[in-house]
Amino acid sequence: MRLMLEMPSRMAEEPEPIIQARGITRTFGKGSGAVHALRGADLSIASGRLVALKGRSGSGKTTLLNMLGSLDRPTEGAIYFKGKDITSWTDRQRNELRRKDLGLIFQSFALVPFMSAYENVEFGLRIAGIPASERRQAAEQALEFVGLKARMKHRPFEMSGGEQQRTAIARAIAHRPSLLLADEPTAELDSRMGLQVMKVFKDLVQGEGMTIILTTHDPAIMEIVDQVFALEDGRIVEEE
Ligand SMILES: Nc1ncnc2c1ncn2[C@@H]1O[C@H](COP(=O)(O)OP(=O)(O)OP(=O)(O)O)[C@@H](O)[C@H]1O
Repeated sequence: MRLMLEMPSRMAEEPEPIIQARGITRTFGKGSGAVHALRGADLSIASGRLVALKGRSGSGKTTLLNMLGSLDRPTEGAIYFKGKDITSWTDRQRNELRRKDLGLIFQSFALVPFMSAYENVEFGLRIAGIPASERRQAAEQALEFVGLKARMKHRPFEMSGGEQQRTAIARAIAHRPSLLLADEPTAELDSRMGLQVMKVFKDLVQGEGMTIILTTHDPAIMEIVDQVFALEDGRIVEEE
């Protein structure tokens, strides 16, 4: 399956950043109760990479991922998606960006329990505004890509954790986003299933040119990815 047929092949050795964060702060609450979740985070991620954000619990990983996914706005600073400052965009423009260009995956899969794998993916496409005539093929291709075509009639409780997470990945990629964001996508999986999920991510990056940013605590996953950013107290402190 070719998910990104329309994307130009990467020619330059140093690909353009798909997303950049500049001086991001995010403060929750006010006064003495204020929590400074991000305190000036800077980040630049090249297109076509598999990237991990690591850091202790509370270091700001999820908060930063939410900013990159335009689910939340920074208190200060700017996020650039393909060179455009999306922080200044209206909610409508940001919704459009999420529907078209971004895919989101959460730790807990967030599948609809009474829907089959196919229906979950198809439902995601409906929400993304994909016309009915295109949904079946797109949903089946995405499920095939994650190795679940044979199980697409199964509902979440009839699948393993790894299969459920791969269904969530299929849902997140079926509309062909250029950037996939995943918050601790392997945290609830055993190591074998976690590796299956990472293999799907590698295939998406290498075969389809997608960019993937995930958060993780798992050293085994940091070994697999192309680049690791470490967060400490709301700032990026190192890059490997
Ligand atoms: N909506 C919120 N309101 C108040 N404080 C928040 C909110 N969201 C996050 N925080 C706080 O901001 C800080 C950073 O949280 P965040 O969830 O980004 O950390 P994390 O690195 O993802 O942690 P974990 O690894 O445990 O998921 C924490 O102190 C958290 O309690």
